[in-house]
Amino acid sequence: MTDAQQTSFDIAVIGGDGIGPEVVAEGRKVLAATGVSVSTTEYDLGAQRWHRTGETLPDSVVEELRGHDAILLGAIGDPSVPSGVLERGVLLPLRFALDHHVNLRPAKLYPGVTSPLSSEVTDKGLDFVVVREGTEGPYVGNGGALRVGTPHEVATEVSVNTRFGIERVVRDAFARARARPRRHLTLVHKHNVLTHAGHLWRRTVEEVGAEFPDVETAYQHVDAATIFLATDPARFDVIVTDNLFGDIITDIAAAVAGGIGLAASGNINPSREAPSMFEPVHGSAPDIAGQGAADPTAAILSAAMLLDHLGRPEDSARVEAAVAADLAERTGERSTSAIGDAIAARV
Ligand SMILES: NC(=O)c1ccc[n+]([C@@H]2O[C@H](COP(=O)([O-])OP(=O)(O)OC[C@H]3O[C@@H](n4cnc5c(N)ncnc54)[C@H](O)[C@@H]3O)[C@@H](O)[C@H]2O)c1
Ligand SMILES: CC(C)[C@H](C(=O)O)[C@@H](O)C(=O)O
Ligand SMILES: [Mg+2]
Repeated sequence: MTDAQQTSFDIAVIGGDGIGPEVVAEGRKVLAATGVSVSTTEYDLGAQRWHRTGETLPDSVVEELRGHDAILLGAIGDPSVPSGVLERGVLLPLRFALDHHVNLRPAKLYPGVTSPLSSEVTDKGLDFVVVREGTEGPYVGNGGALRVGTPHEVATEVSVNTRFGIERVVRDAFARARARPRRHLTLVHKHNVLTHAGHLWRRTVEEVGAEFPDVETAYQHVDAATIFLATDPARFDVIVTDNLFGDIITDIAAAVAGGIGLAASGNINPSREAPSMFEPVHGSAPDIAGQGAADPTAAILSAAMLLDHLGRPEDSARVEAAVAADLAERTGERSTSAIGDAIAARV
């Protein structure tokens, strides 16, 4: 969607539910502070629209979103709506329709940030990125329920794994590993039990890995990976994994890197045939919504990832540096907007 000469950008903003609009407002504030020429269009998607109109994601909105350079999203999901209606009706259709197959989730412990892990562990380093497949796995909605509500009810949720889908995300992950100093890639799966999908992932990593002889590869079953994320995260550089394992391990990754309020993500379509979408890893946090208590840092770092994706790495680095400086000096409680103001001022 963008080219090297492009100097102004058209961003779609979806605040969504709960703390989503609160944190996205701070992301916009910081984007504005960079001086990059950005025009924004807000899209009202989420619980309020559903209550008002019964709509989740009209096709016309998807078509409009396609015309933007990128999307900044807060969070989708609200306790006033049956579980899954918005997640399956708004968020996942966006990721699928725009072919966001690379769900990029960095985990980095910034100086001054407290991790629940001991300093003995974190001193060895905590700076890795999870490349989560974003369009397949058990997320595709392949399943159903029989004899619902009876003692004989059966439910299936079948994970779909295609060679095409795995190969493209694995190749992307290898390229990211090659661009990092350590050049190390870990496949996380569960091929001892999920043998059909697991062996396809493993073979694909072996085959694509032959094109990247300078990248060292490792494998970890997902259950063991959770142990190492909590005891020895320094062993990870780039992790590639499927959609569901990636969802779960990136919440653990966020927790060990200082908390879910700091974890950013990008739903990337590397072909640039459709806009990529940047959002915090966290959800709508109904327990703290409306209180100005949410940490907007994840949304602000997601805006930094957006700038990088749009070919503005220097502006992205300025935002990240402002966040790092703010994190290094954090003491006591501050409101969502006070954190946004402080970071915007540093930018
Ligand atoms: N990408 C998304 O839009 C997304 C991601 C995760 C969950 N969800 C949805 O959000 C809703 C709530 O989900 P959940 O409670 O499982 O997860 P959650 O991430 O919303 O909240 C988990 C915990 O983390 C805290 N938290 C989250 N973000 C925070 C922030 N920025 N600052 C401080 N604390 C923060 C919450 O207060 C809560 O205690 C559900 O409907 C879920 O489906 C959406
Ligand atoms: C809300 C849900 C659909 C989503 C996911 O599972 O991908 C969320 O947990 C996330 O991590 O972005
Ligand atoms: Mg999640």
